[in-house]
Amino acid sequence: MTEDDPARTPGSAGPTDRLWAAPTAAGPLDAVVAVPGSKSLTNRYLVVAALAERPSLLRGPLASRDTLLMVDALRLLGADVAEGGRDAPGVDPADWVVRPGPVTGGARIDCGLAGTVMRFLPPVAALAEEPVHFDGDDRARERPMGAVLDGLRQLGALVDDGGRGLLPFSVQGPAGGLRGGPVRIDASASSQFVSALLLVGARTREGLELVHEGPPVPSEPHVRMTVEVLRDVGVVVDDSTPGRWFVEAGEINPLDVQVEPDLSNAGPFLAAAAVAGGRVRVPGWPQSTTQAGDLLRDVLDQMGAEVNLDREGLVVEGTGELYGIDLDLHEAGELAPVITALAALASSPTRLRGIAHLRGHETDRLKALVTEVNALGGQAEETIDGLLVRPRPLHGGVFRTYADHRMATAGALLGLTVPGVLVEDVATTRKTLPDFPGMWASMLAGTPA
Ligand SMILES: O=C(O)C1=C[C@@H](OP(=O)(O)O)[C@@H](O)[C@H](O)C1
Ligand SMILES: C=C(OP(=O)(O)O)C(=O)O
Repeated sequence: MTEDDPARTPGSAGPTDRLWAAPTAAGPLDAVVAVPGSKSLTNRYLVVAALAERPSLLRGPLASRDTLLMVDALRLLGADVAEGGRDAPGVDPADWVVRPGPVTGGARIDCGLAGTVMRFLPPVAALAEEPVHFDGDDRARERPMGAVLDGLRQLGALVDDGGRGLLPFSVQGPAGGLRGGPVRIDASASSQFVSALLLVGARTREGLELVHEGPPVPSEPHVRMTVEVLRDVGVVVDDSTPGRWFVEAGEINPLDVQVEPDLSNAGPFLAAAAVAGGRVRVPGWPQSTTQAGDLLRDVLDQMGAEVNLDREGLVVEGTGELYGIDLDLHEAGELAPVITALAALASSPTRLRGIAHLRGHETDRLKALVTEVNALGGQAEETIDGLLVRPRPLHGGVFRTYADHRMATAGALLGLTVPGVLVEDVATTRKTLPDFPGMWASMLAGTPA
Protein backbone atom coordinates (compact mmCIF):
# COMPACT_ATOMS: atom_id res chain seq x y z
CA MET A 1 0.00 0.00 0.00
CA THR A 2 3.00 2.32 -0.49
CA GLU A 3 2.71 5.68 -2.24
CA ASP A 4 4.66 4.41 -5.28
CA ASP A 5 2.71 1.14 -5.48
CA PRO A 6 2.16 0.49 -9.23
CA ALA A 7 -1.39 -0.58 -8.34
CA ARG A 8 -2.12 3.11 -7.67
CA THR A 9 -1.31 4.20 -11.23
CA PRO A 10 -4.13 4.59 -13.75
CA GLY A 11 -2.33 2.75 -16.53
CA SER A 12 0.97 2.53 -18.30
CA ALA A 13 2.72 5.72 -19.33
CA GLY A 14 5.67 4.38 -21.33
CA PRO A 15 5.46 3.69 -25.06
CA THR A 16 7.00 0.22 -24.70
CA ASP A 17 4.13 -1.32 -22.78
CA ARG A 18 1.25 0.51 -24.50
CA LEU A 19 0.62 -2.57 -26.66
CA TRP A 20 0.53 -5.96 -24.96
CA ALA A 21 0.74 -8.99 -27.20
CA ALA A 22 -2.07 -11.14 -25.85
CA PRO A 23 -0.69 -14.70 -25.59
CA THR A 24 -2.42 -17.48 -27.49
CA ALA A 25 -3.19 -20.68 -25.62
CA ALA A 26 -0.79 -23.46 -26.66
CA GLY A 27 -3.28 -26.13 -25.63
CA PRO A 28 -5.95 -26.95 -23.05
CA LEU A 29 -5.55 -25.15 -19.75
CA ASP A 30 -5.04 -26.69 -16.33
CA ALA A 31 -4.76 -23.92 -13.78
CA VAL A 32 -5.75 -22.81 -10.34
CA VAL A 33 -6.27 -19.05 -10.30
CA ALA A 34 -6.44 -17.30 -6.92
CA VAL A 35 -8.48 -14.19 -7.61
CA PRO A 36 -7.91 -11.18 -5.31
CA GLY A 37 -10.66 -9.74 -3.12
CA SER A 38 -13.83 -8.15 -4.40
CA LYS A 39 -13.62 -4.48 -5.32
CA SER A 40 -17.24 -3.88 -4.45
CA LEU A 41 -17.01 -5.57 -1.05
CA THR A 42 -13.63 -4.03 -0.17
CA ASN A 43 -14.84 -0.50 -0.86
CA ARG A 44 -18.10 -1.00 1.04
CA TYR A 45 -16.26 -2.51 4.03
CA LEU A 46 -13.79 0.39 4.01
CA VAL A 47 -16.60 2.96 4.09
CA VAL A 48 -18.63 1.36 6.89
CA ALA A 49 -15.45 0.65 8.88
CA ALA A 50 -14.46 4.32 8.60
CA LEU A 51 -17.86 5.30 10.01
CA ALA A 52 -17.95 2.63 12.75
CA GLU A 53 -17.58 3.05 16.50
CA ARG A 54 -14.35 1.07 16.86
CA PRO A 55 -11.52 -0.31 14.64
CA SER A 56 -12.22 -3.03 12.05
CA LEU A 57 -10.16 -5.79 10.47
CA LEU A 58 -10.48 -6.48 6.73
CA ARG A 59 -8.93 -9.83 5.81
CA GLY A 60 -7.71 -10.21 2.23
CA PRO A 61 -8.99 -6.88 0.87
CA LEU A 62 -8.32 -5.99 -2.76
CA ALA A 63 -5.27 -3.72 -3.16
CA SER A 64 -5.81 -2.14 -6.58
CA ARG A 65 -6.26 1.38 -7.91
CA ASP A 66 -9.96 1.67 -7.00
CA THR A 67 -9.50 0.47 -3.42
CA LEU A 68 -6.26 2.40 -2.82
CA LEU A 69 -8.03 5.56 -3.98
CA MET A 70 -10.73 4.76 -1.41
CA VAL A 71 -8.07 4.28 1.29
CA ASP A 72 -6.37 7.58 0.40
CA ALA A 73 -9.68 9.42 0.41
CA LEU A 74 -10.86 7.99 3.75
CA ARG A 75 -7.55 8.99 5.32
CA LEU A 76 -8.12 12.55 4.09
CA LEU A 77 -11.60 12.42 5.63
CA GLY A 78 -10.25 11.48 9.06
CA ALA A 79 -9.98 7.65 9.22
CA ASP A 80 -6.79 5.66 9.43
CA VAL A 81 -6.14 2.55 7.34
CA ALA A 82 -3.08 0.52 8.31
CA GLU A 83 -1.54 -2.37 6.41
CA GLY A 84 -0.85 -5.45 8.52
CA GLY A 85 2.78 -6.10 9.43
CA ARG A 86 4.42 -2.77 8.70
CA ASP A 87 1.82 -0.42 10.14
CA ALA A 88 -0.16 -2.86 12.29
CA PRO A 89 2.20 -5.33 14.02
CA GLY A 90 0.72 -8.75 14.65
CA VAL A 91 -1.73 -8.36 11.77
CA ASP A 92 -1.23 -10.39 8.56
CA PRO A 93 0.41 -8.24 5.82
CA ALA A 94 -2.49 -9.06 3.48
CA ASP A 95 -5.00 -7.55 5.94
CA TRP A 96 -5.96 -3.96 6.75
CA VAL A 97 -6.93 -2.35 10.05
CA VAL A 98 -9.36 0.55 9.72
CA ARG A 99 -9.49 3.01 12.61
CA PRO A 100 -12.41 5.41 12.36
CA GLY A 101 -12.16 9.07 13.31
CA PRO A 102 -14.49 12.06 13.21
CA VAL A 103 -15.19 12.95 9.56
CA THR A 104 -13.25 16.08 8.73
CA GLY A 105 -13.59 18.36 5.70
CA GLY A 106 -11.17 20.59 3.84
CA ALA A 107 -9.78 17.79 1.66
CA ARG A 108 -9.40 17.40 -2.09
CA ILE A 109 -10.39 13.86 -3.07
CA ASP A 110 -9.09 12.12 -6.20
CA CYS A 111 -11.74 9.63 -7.39
CA GLY A 112 -9.66 8.35 -10.31
CA LEU A 113 -12.19 6.49 -12.45
CA ALA A 114 -13.71 4.59 -9.52
CA GLY A 115 -17.50 4.69 -9.50
CA THR A 116 -17.48 3.47 -5.90
CA VAL A 117 -15.25 6.36 -4.79
CA MET A 118 -17.01 9.12 -6.73
CA ARG A 119 -20.49 7.93 -5.63
CA PHE A 120 -19.90 6.54 -2.10
CA LEU A 121 -17.75 9.34 -0.68
CA PRO A 122 -19.73 12.56 -1.28
CA PRO A 123 -22.33 11.42 1.31
CA VAL A 124 -19.50 10.63 3.75
CA ALA A 125 -17.99 14.06 3.10
CA ALA A 126 -21.38 15.62 3.85
CA LEU A 127 -20.94 14.45 7.45
CA ALA A 128 -18.26 17.17 7.78
CA GLU A 129 -19.11 20.85 8.11
CA GLU A 130 -16.22 22.11 5.94
CA PRO A 131 -16.31 21.68 2.14
CA VAL A 132 -14.69 18.68 0.48
CA HIS A 133 -13.65 18.91 -3.17
CA PHE A 134 -13.98 15.95 -5.55
CA ASP A 135 -12.39 15.38 -8.95
CA GLY A 136 -11.10 12.44 -10.99
CA ASP A 137 -9.78 11.23 -14.34
CA ASP A 138 -10.96 12.97 -17.52
CA ARG A 139 -13.51 10.23 -18.20
CA ALA A 140 -14.70 10.37 -14.59
CA ARG A 141 -15.93 13.90 -15.33
CA GLU A 142 -18.42 12.37 -17.78
CA ARG A 143 -19.84 9.66 -15.51
CA PRO A 144 -23.31 10.41 -14.11
CA MET A 145 -23.33 11.86 -10.59
CA GLY A 146 -26.50 13.95 -10.49
CA ALA A 147 -28.72 11.65 -8.40
CA VAL A 148 -26.24 11.45 -5.48
CA LEU A 149 -25.78 15.22 -5.46
CA ASP A 150 -29.52 15.70 -5.69
CA GLY A 151 -30.02 13.35 -2.72
CA LEU A 152 -27.42 15.21 -0.67
CA ARG A 153 -29.13 18.54 -1.32
CA GLN A 154 -32.38 17.01 -0.09
CA LEU A 155 -30.53 16.03 3.10
CA GLY A 156 -29.46 19.62 3.67
CA ALA A 157 -25.92 19.56 2.24
CA LEU A 158 -24.52 22.36 0.12
CA VAL A 159 -23.31 21.08 -3.27
CA ASP A 160 -21.39 23.23 -5.72
CA ASP A 161 -21.27 21.47 -9.09
CA GLY A 162 -21.89 24.45 -11.34
CA GLY A 163 -25.32 22.94 -12.08
CA ARG A 164 -23.78 20.16 -14.21
CA GLY A 165 -24.35 17.13 -11.98
CA LEU A 166 -20.84 15.91 -12.81
CA LEU A 167 -17.32 15.95 -11.35
CA PRO A 168 -15.64 18.20 -10.27
CA PHE A 169 -17.77 19.47 -7.41
CA SER A 170 -17.62 20.27 -3.71
CA VAL A 171 -19.85 19.06 -0.91
CA GLN A 172 -20.37 20.72 2.45
CA GLY A 173 -22.43 19.15 5.21
CA PRO A 174 -24.96 21.20 7.18
CA ALA A 175 -24.13 22.36 10.72
CA GLY A 176 -25.39 19.75 13.16
CA GLY A 177 -25.11 16.88 10.67
CA LEU A 178 -27.32 15.39 7.95
CA ARG A 179 -30.94 15.50 9.04
CA GLY A 180 -32.14 12.39 7.19
CA GLY A 181 -35.80 11.84 6.41
CA PRO A 182 -37.31 11.21 2.97
CA VAL A 183 -35.15 11.49 -0.15
CA ARG A 184 -36.31 10.83 -3.70
CA ILE A 185 -33.86 10.15 -6.52
CA ASP A 186 -33.80 8.58 -9.97
CA ALA A 187 -31.19 5.81 -9.74
CA SER A 188 -31.84 4.31 -13.17
CA ALA A 189 -28.36 5.31 -14.41
CA SER A 190 -26.47 3.51 -11.63
CA SER A 191 -27.21 1.38 -8.57
CA GLN A 192 -24.29 3.15 -6.91
CA PHE A 193 -26.53 6.18 -6.29
CA VAL A 194 -28.71 4.07 -4.00
CA SER A 195 -25.76 2.35 -2.31
CA ALA A 196 -24.02 5.68 -1.70
CA LEU A 197 -26.91 7.22 0.23
CA LEU A 198 -27.75 4.01 2.12
CA LEU A 199 -24.15 3.75 3.38
CA VAL A 200 -24.52 6.97 5.43
CA GLY A 201 -28.17 6.47 6.40
CA ALA A 202 -27.33 5.31 9.94
CA ARG A 203 -25.31 8.49 10.49
CA THR A 204 -28.24 10.82 9.77
CA ARG A 205 -30.25 12.27 12.67
CA GLU A 206 -33.65 10.81 11.72
CA GLY A 207 -32.63 7.83 9.63
CA LEU A 208 -32.99 7.79 5.86
CA GLU A 209 -36.03 6.92 3.77
CA LEU A 210 -34.74 6.57 0.21
CA VAL A 211 -37.21 6.23 -2.64
CA HIS A 212 -36.24 5.50 -6.24
CA GLU A 213 -38.46 7.05 -8.92
CA GLY A 214 -37.78 6.19 -12.53
CA PRO A 215 -36.95 3.23 -14.79
CA PRO A 216 -35.62 0.16 -12.94
CA VAL A 217 -32.37 0.45 -10.97
CA PRO A 218 -29.61 -1.61 -12.69
CA SER A 219 -27.23 -3.97 -10.89
CA GLU A 220 -29.71 -4.91 -8.13
CA PRO A 221 -27.28 -7.42 -6.54
CA HIS A 222 -25.00 -4.48 -5.75
CA VAL A 223 -27.80 -2.79 -3.81
CA ARG A 224 -28.48 -6.06 -1.97
CA MET A 225 -24.74 -6.22 -1.22
CA THR A 226 -24.91 -2.77 0.36
CA VAL A 227 -27.91 -3.76 2.47
CA GLU A 228 -26.15 -6.99 3.57
CA VAL A 229 -22.95 -5.15 4.49
CA LEU A 230 -24.95 -2.63 6.53
CA ARG A 231 -26.74 -5.46 8.34
CA ASP A 232 -23.32 -7.09 9.00
CA VAL A 233 -22.38 -3.99 11.01
CA GLY A 234 -25.66 -3.90 12.92
CA VAL A 235 -27.47 -1.26 10.88
CA VAL A 236 -31.22 -1.84 10.57
CA VAL A 237 -32.40 -1.63 6.96
CA ASP A 238 -35.95 -2.19 5.73
CA ASP A 239 -35.90 -3.08 2.03
CA SER A 240 -39.22 -4.92 2.01
CA THR A 241 -40.84 -2.51 -0.48
CA PRO A 242 -39.29 -2.56 -3.98
CA GLY A 243 -37.75 0.83 -4.81
CA ARG A 244 -37.82 2.03 -1.18
CA TRP A 245 -35.24 1.60 1.56
CA PHE A 246 -35.39 2.76 5.17
CA VAL A 247 -32.14 2.90 7.14
CA GLU A 248 -32.49 3.49 10.87
CA ALA A 249 -30.20 5.97 12.56
CA GLY A 250 -27.82 4.26 14.94
CA GLU A 251 -24.34 3.08 15.76
CA ILE A 252 -22.22 1.20 13.24
CA ASN A 253 -20.43 -1.85 14.67
CA PRO A 254 -16.86 -2.73 13.68
CA LEU A 255 -16.11 -5.54 11.23
CA ASP A 256 -13.84 -8.55 11.29
CA VAL A 257 -14.38 -9.96 7.85
CA GLN A 258 -12.78 -12.11 5.15
CA VAL A 259 -13.27 -10.45 1.76
CA GLU A 260 -14.66 -12.84 -0.89
CA PRO A 261 -12.71 -13.18 -4.15
CA ASP A 262 -13.90 -10.80 -6.88
CA LEU A 263 -16.20 -13.01 -8.94
CA SER A 264 -16.49 -10.55 -11.83
CA ASN A 265 -12.71 -10.40 -12.05
CA ALA A 266 -12.69 -14.20 -12.12
CA GLY A 267 -14.73 -13.98 -15.33
CA PRO A 268 -11.97 -13.78 -17.94
CA PHE A 269 -10.02 -16.63 -16.29
CA LEU A 270 -13.03 -18.95 -16.14
CA ALA A 271 -14.03 -17.94 -19.65
CA ALA A 272 -10.51 -18.85 -20.78
CA ALA A 273 -11.26 -22.51 -20.08
CA ALA A 274 -14.44 -22.26 -22.14
CA VAL A 275 -12.43 -20.78 -25.03
CA ALA A 276 -9.16 -22.73 -24.91
CA GLY A 277 -10.41 -25.97 -23.42
CA GLY A 278 -9.09 -27.66 -20.29
CA ARG A 279 -10.01 -26.46 -16.85
CA VAL A 280 -9.62 -23.46 -14.58
CA ARG A 281 -10.36 -23.59 -10.87
CA VAL A 282 -11.00 -20.49 -8.76
CA PRO A 283 -10.59 -21.38 -5.09
CA GLY A 284 -12.74 -19.76 -2.42
CA TRP A 285 -15.81 -19.23 -4.60
CA PRO A 286 -18.54 -18.50 -2.04
CA GLN A 287 -21.45 -20.92 -1.67
CA SER A 288 -23.74 -17.93 -1.39
CA THR A 289 -22.97 -14.32 -2.20
CA THR A 290 -24.40 -10.94 -3.14
CA GLN A 291 -21.78 -10.50 -5.89
CA ALA A 292 -23.28 -10.08 -9.35
CA GLY A 293 -20.38 -12.10 -10.78
CA ASP A 294 -21.93 -15.30 -9.42
CA LEU A 295 -24.16 -15.17 -12.50
CA LEU A 296 -21.12 -16.34 -14.48
CA ARG A 297 -21.80 -19.91 -13.40
CA ASP A 298 -25.10 -19.89 -15.20
CA VAL A 299 -23.83 -17.94 -18.21
CA LEU A 300 -20.83 -20.22 -18.80
CA ASP A 301 -23.05 -23.28 -18.41
CA GLN A 302 -25.57 -21.90 -20.92
CA MET A 303 -22.76 -21.08 -23.35
CA GLY A 304 -21.59 -24.72 -23.33
CA ALA A 305 -18.94 -25.04 -20.62
CA GLU A 306 -19.09 -27.50 -17.75
CA VAL A 307 -19.37 -25.69 -14.44
CA ASN A 308 -19.00 -27.26 -11.00
CA LEU A 309 -19.04 -25.58 -7.62
CA ASP A 310 -17.67 -27.65 -4.74
CA ARG A 311 -16.10 -26.92 -1.37
CA GLU A 312 -12.72 -26.28 -3.04
CA GLY A 313 -14.07 -23.62 -5.35
CA LEU A 314 -15.48 -23.23 -8.83
CA VAL A 315 -14.20 -25.32 -11.74
CA VAL A 316 -14.98 -24.47 -15.36
CA GLU A 317 -14.08 -26.96 -18.08
CA GLY A 318 -14.16 -26.29 -21.77
CA THR A 319 -16.14 -28.80 -23.80
CA GLY A 320 -15.14 -27.68 -27.28
CA GLU A 321 -18.63 -26.16 -27.67
CA LEU A 322 -19.28 -22.44 -27.28
CA TYR A 323 -22.81 -21.26 -28.01
CA GLY A 324 -24.26 -17.77 -28.23
CA ILE A 325 -26.73 -16.62 -25.61
CA ASP A 326 -29.78 -14.37 -25.31
CA LEU A 327 -29.45 -12.67 -21.96
CA ASP A 328 -30.88 -9.80 -19.93
CA LEU A 329 -27.79 -8.52 -18.13
CA HIS A 330 -29.50 -5.62 -16.32
CA GLU A 331 -28.49 -7.13 -12.97
CA ALA A 332 -24.86 -7.80 -13.83
CA GLY A 333 -23.75 -5.32 -16.49
CA GLU A 334 -20.13 -5.49 -15.41
CA LEU A 335 -20.00 -8.96 -17.00
CA ALA A 336 -20.85 -7.61 -20.46
CA PRO A 337 -17.28 -7.24 -21.78
CA VAL A 338 -16.24 -10.81 -20.98
CA ILE A 339 -19.52 -12.24 -22.31
CA THR A 340 -19.15 -10.19 -25.49
CA ALA A 341 -15.67 -11.61 -26.06
CA LEU A 342 -17.04 -15.13 -25.58
CA ALA A 343 -19.91 -14.29 -27.94
CA ALA A 344 -17.49 -13.18 -30.66
CA LEU A 345 -15.83 -16.62 -30.50
CA ALA A 346 -19.04 -18.65 -30.24
CA SER A 347 -20.78 -20.75 -32.88
CA SER A 348 -24.10 -18.88 -32.83
CA PRO A 349 -25.28 -15.27 -32.31
CA THR A 350 -25.64 -13.53 -28.94
CA ARG A 351 -28.01 -10.84 -27.81
CA LEU A 352 -27.36 -8.92 -24.57
CA ARG A 353 -30.25 -6.78 -23.26
CA GLY A 354 -30.93 -4.41 -20.36
CA ILE A 355 -27.52 -2.72 -20.32
CA ALA A 356 -28.04 0.76 -21.76
CA HIS A 357 -26.48 2.15 -18.55
CA LEU A 358 -23.11 0.71 -19.63
CA ARG A 359 -22.76 3.85 -21.75
CA GLY A 360 -21.92 5.59 -18.45
CA HIS A 361 -19.34 3.08 -17.21
CA GLU A 362 -15.52 3.41 -17.43
CA THR A 363 -16.10 4.15 -21.11
CA ASP A 364 -19.20 3.87 -23.28
CA ARG A 365 -18.86 0.09 -23.15
CA LEU A 366 -21.44 -0.68 -25.82
CA LYS A 367 -19.72 1.54 -28.35
CA ALA A 368 -16.23 0.39 -27.30
CA LEU A 369 -17.09 -3.31 -27.53
CA VAL A 370 -18.70 -2.95 -30.95
CA THR A 371 -15.80 -0.88 -32.30
CA GLU A 372 -13.07 -3.20 -31.05
CA VAL A 373 -14.71 -6.54 -31.83
CA ASN A 374 -15.41 -5.26 -35.35
CA ALA A 375 -11.83 -3.98 -35.70
CA LEU A 376 -10.74 -7.63 -35.40
CA GLY A 377 -13.15 -8.70 -38.12
CA GLY A 378 -16.16 -9.42 -35.91
CA GLN A 379 -19.75 -8.41 -36.46
CA ALA A 380 -21.21 -6.67 -33.42
CA GLU A 381 -23.80 -3.93 -33.29
CA GLU A 382 -25.40 -1.72 -30.67
CA THR A 383 -29.09 -1.93 -29.92
CA ILE A 384 -31.04 0.59 -27.85
CA ASP A 385 -30.28 -1.31 -24.65
CA GLY A 386 -27.52 -3.73 -25.50
CA LEU A 387 -25.54 -5.63 -28.11
CA LEU A 388 -25.96 -8.11 -30.93
CA VAL A 389 -22.91 -10.22 -31.71
CA ARG A 390 -22.70 -12.50 -34.74
CA PRO A 391 -19.60 -14.69 -34.69
CA ARG A 392 -17.20 -14.22 -37.60
CA PRO A 393 -13.64 -15.48 -38.10
CA LEU A 394 -11.44 -12.93 -36.30
CA HIS A 395 -7.95 -11.69 -37.13
CA GLY A 396 -5.22 -9.99 -35.10
CA GLY A 397 -4.87 -6.25 -34.62
CA VAL A 398 -4.89 -3.56 -31.97
CA PHE A 399 -7.65 -3.88 -29.38
CA ARG A 400 -8.17 -0.46 -27.80
CA THR A 401 -9.26 -0.30 -24.18
CA TYR A 402 -10.32 3.32 -23.43
CA ALA A 403 -8.99 3.20 -19.83
CA ASP A 404 -11.44 0.34 -19.17
CA HIS A 405 -10.05 -2.62 -17.24
CA ARG A 406 -12.79 -4.93 -18.52
CA MET A 407 -12.07 -4.00 -22.15
CA ALA A 408 -8.45 -5.08 -21.56
CA THR A 409 -9.41 -8.45 -20.10
CA ALA A 410 -11.92 -9.00 -22.92
CA GLY A 411 -9.10 -8.37 -25.42
CA ALA A 412 -6.88 -10.88 -23.63
CA LEU A 413 -9.63 -13.49 -23.89
CA LEU A 414 -9.97 -12.98 -27.65
CA GLY A 415 -6.20 -13.28 -27.97
CA LEU A 416 -6.27 -16.83 -26.60
CA THR A 417 -7.46 -18.19 -29.93
CA VAL A 418 -6.90 -15.23 -32.28
CA PRO A 419 -3.19 -14.78 -33.02
CA GLY A 420 -1.82 -11.24 -33.12
CA VAL A 421 -4.22 -9.42 -30.76
CA LEU A 422 -2.41 -6.40 -29.30
CA VAL A 423 -4.18 -5.04 -26.23
CA GLU A 424 -3.62 -1.34 -25.75
CA ASP A 425 -2.68 -0.21 -22.22
CA VAL A 426 -3.14 -3.52 -20.42
CA ALA A 427 -1.99 -1.72 -17.26
CA THR A 428 -5.45 -0.20 -17.06
CA THR A 429 -6.44 -3.53 -15.48
CA ARG A 430 -4.81 -2.20 -12.28
CA LYS A 431 -8.12 -0.49 -11.61
CA THR A 432 -9.28 -3.74 -10.02
CA LEU A 433 -6.41 -6.25 -10.41
CA PRO A 434 -2.86 -5.45 -9.30
CA ASP A 435 -1.20 -7.85 -11.79
CA PHE A 436 -3.51 -9.09 -14.53
CA PRO A 437 -0.71 -9.88 -17.08
CA GLY A 438 1.15 -11.94 -14.45
CA MET A 439 -1.98 -13.86 -13.49
CA TRP A 440 -2.81 -14.49 -17.16
CA ALA A 441 0.72 -15.78 -17.86
CA SER A 442 0.57 -18.08 -14.80
CA MET A 443 -2.79 -19.42 -15.91
CA LEU A 444 -1.42 -20.23 -19.34
CA ALA A 445 1.67 -21.85 -17.84
CA GLY A 446 -0.68 -24.00 -15.78
CA THR A 447 0.73 -22.85 -12.46
CA PRO A 448 -1.33 -21.54 -9.59
CA ALA A 449 -1.52 -17.74 -9.93
O1 LIG B 1 -21.67 -0.74 -6.28
C1 LIG B 1 -20.78 -1.35 -6.89
O2 LIG B 1 -19.79 -1.82 -6.33
C2 LIG B 1 -20.94 -1.52 -8.35
C3 LIG B 1 -22.17 -1.34 -8.92
C4 LIG B 1 -22.40 -1.50 -10.38
O3 LIG B 1 -22.52 -0.21 -10.92
P1 LIG B 1 -23.74 0.27 -11.89
O4 LIG B 1 -25.00 0.11 -11.13
O5 LIG B 1 -23.39 1.68 -12.19
O6 LIG B 1 -23.67 -0.63 -13.09
C5 LIG B 1 -21.27 -2.26 -11.05
O7 LIG B 1 -21.41 -2.22 -12.44
C6 LIG B 1 -19.93 -1.69 -10.62
O8 LIG B 1 -18.89 -2.39 -11.25
C7 LIG B 1 -19.74 -1.87 -9.13
C1 LIG C 1 -18.56 -0.37 -13.76
C2 LIG C 1 -17.44 -0.70 -13.11
O1 LIG C 1 -16.77 0.03 -12.19
P1 LIG C 1 -17.13 1.28 -11.28
O2 LIG C 1 -17.07 0.76 -9.87
O3 LIG C 1 -16.05 2.29 -11.55
O4 LIG C 1 -18.50 1.77 -11.67
C3 LIG C 1 -16.80 -2.01 -13.36
O5 LIG C 1 -15.84 -2.35 -12.61
O6 LIG C 1 -17.20 -2.73 -14.29
